Amino acid sequence: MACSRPHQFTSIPRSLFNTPASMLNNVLSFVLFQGATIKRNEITGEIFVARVIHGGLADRSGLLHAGDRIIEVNGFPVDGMEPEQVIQVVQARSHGTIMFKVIPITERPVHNQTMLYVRAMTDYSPQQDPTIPCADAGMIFKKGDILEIVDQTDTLWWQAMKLPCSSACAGLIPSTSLLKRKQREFWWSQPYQPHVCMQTLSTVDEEEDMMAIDENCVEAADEEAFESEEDDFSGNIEGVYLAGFRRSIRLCRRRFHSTTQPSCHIRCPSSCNNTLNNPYEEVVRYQRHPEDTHRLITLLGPSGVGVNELRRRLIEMNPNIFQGAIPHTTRCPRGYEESGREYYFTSREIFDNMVYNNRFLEFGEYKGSLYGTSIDAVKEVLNSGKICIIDIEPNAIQAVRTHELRAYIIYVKPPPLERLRETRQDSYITTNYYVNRPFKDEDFQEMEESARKIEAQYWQLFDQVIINDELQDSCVQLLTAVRRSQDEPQWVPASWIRPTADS
Ligand SMILES: Nc1ncnc2c1ncn2[C@@H]1O[C@H](COP(=O)(O)OP(=O)(O)OP(=O)(O)O)[C@@H](O)[C@H]1O
Repeated sequence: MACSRPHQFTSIPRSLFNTPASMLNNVLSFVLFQGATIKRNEITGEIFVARVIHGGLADRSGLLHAGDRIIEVNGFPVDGMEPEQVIQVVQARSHGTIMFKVIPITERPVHNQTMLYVRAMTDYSPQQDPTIPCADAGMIFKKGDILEIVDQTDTLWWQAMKLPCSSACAGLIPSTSLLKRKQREFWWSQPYQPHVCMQTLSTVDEEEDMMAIDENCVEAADEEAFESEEDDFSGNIEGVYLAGFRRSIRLCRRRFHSTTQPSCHIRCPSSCNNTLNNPYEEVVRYQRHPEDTHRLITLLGPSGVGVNELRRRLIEMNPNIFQGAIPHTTRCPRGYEESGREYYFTSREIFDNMVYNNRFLEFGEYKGSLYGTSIDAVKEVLNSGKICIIDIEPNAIQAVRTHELRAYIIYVKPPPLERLRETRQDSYITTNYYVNRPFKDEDFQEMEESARKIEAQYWQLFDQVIINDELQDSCVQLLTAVRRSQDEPQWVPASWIRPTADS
């Protein structure tokens, strides 16, 4: 390759510029050479290298740089040509070398190459984005993917690699500001509909409907069973009381008010909390130090999928290692109950005060009493050296994703319908009006629908997904995931490691 700057005659092997035929139909003013895009100055007609793709052939050759002006290709002057015509000149030579005459840019942009890793909070497909300079240079990604941003020189189009790395070559992705703009434009172009946040969980009104159906089905719902409501599951294993499985706390959570929820009821997209609203979340690799408290294990899933069953089995496996958090309630203690064992029994005033001070991860009301899981109850377990396992409603995810609790989120997903029918033949569901009744097909369909909504909104925040098909397999997967969360490096929000004012 010849190289004599400032008027440089560069030759690069033919294979470097093997442009896909589809590019020739590209009407955009940017066209992809192998590993570089070019653009035309619409006033002067000059052709420039728009960007060199990180890790691509042009980048590795070290001969082309963003801003270089291309004078000739294979001896043909290219000034005034459309980028597509330049590509045709390149392609006209089917073998051998391709010669470029280039005027290098005088001041190359300085690459402040800082390592930046982000979690994609949205899906992106370059093929469906008419504004991308070159769709073939774009990179498709899905919610939850971890991306390494390798070039932020351009304020609109960054270059990134998807981890784990399968290609040496980066792809174009929209920058944060561009993607936010696209999301806003897309949102405003949609006909009015309640914001997705509002669609994720059944609202109290929907709950009332569900209850109405239940009432019709079972006129004589066993009220007595509900009066003795607390004995759904509780027990004493190796001297440790398994708290947090009482029916009332589980039922009240269906009518639950998350500490993070209220803003989601407004139509404006900016009303969603920060993480869900940002297209990318900066992340860092985090490995828990053996002397640090354990990460909080948080299970969630559609009602009836088996979250409590899995949680209970894990704690039963080794109650000296795993423990749930003891909930708070304003209900009066029964004769046999002790504060700090089944519940922390508190006055309404204290409970309200805790709500006011954001001390609850989630709370709700059931039969006139308040129930909630407090941050302090979780910390008490963690500070004792145990691994705290709780289950939450999806819209409490943000409340546990803090630098204080460093929650590892496990989503329990229902298997396909036919597997639900097979595996749940001898299982029982507890609804607002039933204690342990056999599953019906409607329950499975509702579970699937609820799973779809949860996944649509929160998938990107899940550290692990367990499909609860065969119970034994799920237990093993859960145990493995819990071990991994504590002992292996994980991607976590950068704000946990470099806390900011609002983290
Ligand atoms: N993999 C499975 N195979 C068969 N039965 C299961 C499986 N997982 C859970 N179950 C059973 O399904 C029923 C509902 O499970 P569980 O009470 O854990 O649901 P949940 O997700 O906690 O629901 P909710 O939040 O409404 O209480 C229980 O009878 C449980 O034993």
